[in-house]
Amino acid sequence: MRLDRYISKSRIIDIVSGDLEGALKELLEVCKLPEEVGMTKKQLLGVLIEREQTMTTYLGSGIGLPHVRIPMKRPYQFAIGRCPRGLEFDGHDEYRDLRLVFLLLASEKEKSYLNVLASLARTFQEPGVVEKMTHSKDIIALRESVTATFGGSGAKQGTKDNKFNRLILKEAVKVAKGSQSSAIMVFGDTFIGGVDLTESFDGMKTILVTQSATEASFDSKTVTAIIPARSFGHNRLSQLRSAMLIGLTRGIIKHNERLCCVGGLPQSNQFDTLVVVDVEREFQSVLTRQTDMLPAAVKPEVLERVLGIATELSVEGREGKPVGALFVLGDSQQVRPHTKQLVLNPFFGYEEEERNILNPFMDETVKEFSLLDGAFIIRGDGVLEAAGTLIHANELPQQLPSGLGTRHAAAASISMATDCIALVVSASTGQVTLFRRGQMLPLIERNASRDL
Ligand SMILES: Nc1ncnc2c1ncn2[C@@H]1O[C@H](COP(=O)(O)OP(=O)(O)OP(=O)(O)O)[C@@H](O)[C@H]1O
Repeated sequence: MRLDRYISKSRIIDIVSGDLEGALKELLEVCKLPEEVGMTKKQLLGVLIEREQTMTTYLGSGIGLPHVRIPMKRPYQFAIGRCPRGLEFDGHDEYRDLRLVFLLLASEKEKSYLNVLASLARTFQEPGVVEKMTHSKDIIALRESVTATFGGSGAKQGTKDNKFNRLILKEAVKVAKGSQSSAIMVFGDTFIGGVDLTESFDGMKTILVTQSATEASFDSKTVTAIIPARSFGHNRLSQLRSAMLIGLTRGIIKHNERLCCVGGLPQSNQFDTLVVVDVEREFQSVLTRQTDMLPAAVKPEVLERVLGIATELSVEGREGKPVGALFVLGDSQQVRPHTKQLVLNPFFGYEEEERNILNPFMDETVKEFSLLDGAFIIRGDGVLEAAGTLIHANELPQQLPSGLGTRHAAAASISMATDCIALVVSASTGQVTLFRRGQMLPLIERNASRDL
């Protein structure tokens, strides 16, 4: 989602105040509150502060994202402030790490609200983006930097244009044509700062796989589609299966396609791997019909988000220790009869929008609750129904590999009993495994992710 259309340079300021309340006041001063809002700026400030007291909008990496929905005709309005010395707020330490505050006023009718928050959070995760904005030498440079970041022209393209990389890309076209592949899939995280795909592959469908994709940052003339998937460890093409899964559920690739994949070691600046894969053969066990991959009630972006969090849990663990988790994603009406709370449900009583997994503020919460025994139950639209839940479904597939314990068995059985996807992060191996209709599909291979 392009956000630059909602960002006006006149609403990008250097904050003078040393505390959050003062900073928000300065940001509201540059905003235009249309009549239909029915509130004064002072009242809106009160709402923002009250909300901050119940739930922080500190996103990490020096970014604050206070946001509020109001009755407003235009969909969004941003005001952005830089605060190089951090801010004070009720003695909380994290606000002292703030460097940029993105105030988002959103129309209460706007349906893409969670997508906007998610898109912002994704942009901030790109290496160097926050530093570039915070270190701009003056307000003019800051304004340029912010608008370039969200408008696309600020994206760095770091492909090393050496002879070997050029040769591999050239050969990829020959291999793709010779093998009758329908698309070339390029793994962009091979390069620090992203891959330069300004030249097309002789008219072939080109799919870019990267963990730091913002929709603004790639040339739609040469790149047919972008698949956001987390890379990890030191493995070549580690994102392959996750990327194929996301591609399938988003309709970017089809089950009968053959893909020519080009990649290398993450961040090595060197392509060194060329493989041809048949989607169907790779996903044989779980893919009976393409439309069947995703349960009817599940939105592709929700699966993508759960997959992202599962991968991060597998790679990073929690507090330096490996953790496991089980996510059950699908028709919660069907799932509920097979569940029982092991502890009081920590999501009970929160607004659905607050506890939607697409909301970037949920990432940390979900990772923290992964320490609880039991499963996460997630509705197809992303709403977290429960955590700390015991799954009890009786059906069990016949051949579950030996060595897999009760968490995997629970995932297999609930995926047989209901129309859902169950994703397991194994605490013992770090493997991330998807279960669908009792069939298992390892997405991150055993031990590939663990650096803990
Ligand atoms: N039926 C279940 N429903 C929900 N969670 C479960 C269920 N069974 C086990 N778990 C969770 O899985 C955890 C690990 O159990 P166990 O070691 O038997 O599973 P596992 O499949 O070997 O997983 P891992 O590879 O993570 O060790 C338990 O502590 C519990 O939190």
